[in-house]
Amino acid sequence: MAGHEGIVKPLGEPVIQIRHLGKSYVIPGSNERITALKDIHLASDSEFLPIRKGEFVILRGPSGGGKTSLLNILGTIDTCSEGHIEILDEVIKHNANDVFLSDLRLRRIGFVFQTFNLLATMSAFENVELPMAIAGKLSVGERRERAMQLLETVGLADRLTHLPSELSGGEQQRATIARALANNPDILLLDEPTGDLDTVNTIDIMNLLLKINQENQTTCVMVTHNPDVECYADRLLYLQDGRFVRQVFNRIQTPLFLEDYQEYLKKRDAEKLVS
Ligand SMILES: Nc1ncnc2c1ncn2[C@@H]1O[C@H](COP(=O)(O)OP(=O)(O)OP(=O)(O)O)[C@@H](O)[C@H]1O
Repeated sequence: MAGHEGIVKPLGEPVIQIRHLGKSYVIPGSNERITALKDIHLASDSEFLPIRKGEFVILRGPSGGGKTSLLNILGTIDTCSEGHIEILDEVIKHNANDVFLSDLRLRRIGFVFQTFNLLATMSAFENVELPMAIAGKLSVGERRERAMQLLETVGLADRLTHLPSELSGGEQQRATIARALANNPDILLLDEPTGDLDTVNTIDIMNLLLKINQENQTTCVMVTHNPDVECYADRLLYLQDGRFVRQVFNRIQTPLFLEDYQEYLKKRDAEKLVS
């Protein structure tokens, strides 16, 4: 099995390790449990190696395989039933303290979901400024400057005062990414970030994520059903029936080019019609 050494890009120290993790859900009103994850082990003594600083990992696999369950546990918005995770040297078990977890989330982890989750009554600027106000580390002036910079980075400098309802889907997702970056997280967790977007916006968002990943060394873990964006990852991890079944390392992350991709999609659709 190939190790990280096949990847051309330099990666940092391990930032996510998972040890013998299991997750089951209790079905409300019954004694039954659904097992979503079984003995997930991502560590240096495993075929599935730890996720390292600056790595871009895409989680793939069939529906119901456990991708979102795993992402939610990594993001500490859900807890595991067995085993533990190690995020940035913090060991997190099922009984971790809520205050500790919310502080870890606020300071070190950014989330981007398929549905954009912006606060509807706040402008793009206010949405991006909010996590910094909650963290309380920056002065009002500093956080305003940072919010402006982030919105500029994601190409929304001319949309600062727009409410989410006044932004397109692609623009809302860009604002969500700016908000997720507000407190300069080490790790960005993304659940189907392009799931609601058309081809143009999918490429736009993926190129933006690639830039953030490569320029800031932000570790990205992304769930997607879209095989066409696998080329953006350093590593693909496949989950099926609650287990890792396969991993593939990409030597180089390769962005898609809109015109080539549209041409490819046209050909693919034409071939489907013929067959
Ligand atoms: N809150 C929950 N309560 C009960 N069962 C759940 C819950 N969340 C997920 N499950 C179950 O856990 C299993 C894994 O679900 P999960 O959403 O993690 O898979 P997934 O790979 O993300 O699927 P998809 O690709 O369809 O989003 C499924 O059988 C699902 O029905």
